Amino acid sequence: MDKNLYGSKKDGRGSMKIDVALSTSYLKQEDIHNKTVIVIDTLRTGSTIITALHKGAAKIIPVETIGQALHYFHHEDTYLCGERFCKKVNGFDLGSSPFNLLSLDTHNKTLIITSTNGTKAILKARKASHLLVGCLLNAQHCIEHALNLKKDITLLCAGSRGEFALEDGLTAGYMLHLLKQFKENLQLTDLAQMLRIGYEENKEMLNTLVQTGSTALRLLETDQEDDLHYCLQMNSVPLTGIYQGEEIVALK
Ligand SMILES: O=C(O)[C@H](CS(=O)(=O)O)OP(=O)(O)O
Repeated sequence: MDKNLYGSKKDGRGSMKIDVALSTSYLKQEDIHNKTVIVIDTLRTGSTIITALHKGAAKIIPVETIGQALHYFHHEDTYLCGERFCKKVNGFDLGSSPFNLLSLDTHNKTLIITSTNGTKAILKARKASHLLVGCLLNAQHCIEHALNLKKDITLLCAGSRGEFALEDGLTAGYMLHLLKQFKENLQLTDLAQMLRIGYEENKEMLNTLVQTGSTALRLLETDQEDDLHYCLQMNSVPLTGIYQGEEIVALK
């Protein structure tokens, strides 16, 4: 790919700054203000949102609490999706399983989604200039769109219960690797460099490494292995989710 496709210092647009927040606990106001934020939640909310949009869902509305989701209970053409600590919320149509979503007719439907980490991260970053939803399924598409937006970029790893999660860090590392491939003169923070190097040094073992992380182990313990394999299908979905006016829609 031509490294100058998205502009460079030489064309007078200045160099973009790229930073990472390791989990929602580390996210500061300055990471959001006037930035494009990519919320990364590979296991599983990000992958669920991207899969739903790929299957023709009209929009996804992320909410923080189960109570807020129930507010939409009787709305037509709406599915309630949600999990707490990997388990489907009682009475909801779906948990946060992208694999189970594949057999649901989501065409033109609205999904209301609440999850342990992913929806919290999205809502915490919602004041960003642009908020994109990314995961391994759409990593390349997401990065190409983020570069087109021509703002400094924060990669926000949703993590797990406020802590860093390995699969989100490796996804961020892969996105940083792509950024460096697509554009010259980027300013990566030391942390961003570290994650990029971590990915590049281990890319042959990406799937194995993800499966050693605590989220993957929880999915295995709760017999949700199908999700794990599904979410590892790198760049299989050519779209990105963008948060606009309290809902996430497809950016193709
Ligand atoms: O159910 C999931 O996929 C995870 C649960 S856990 O807290 O990481 O165990 O939540 P998510 O909000 O999708 O990261």
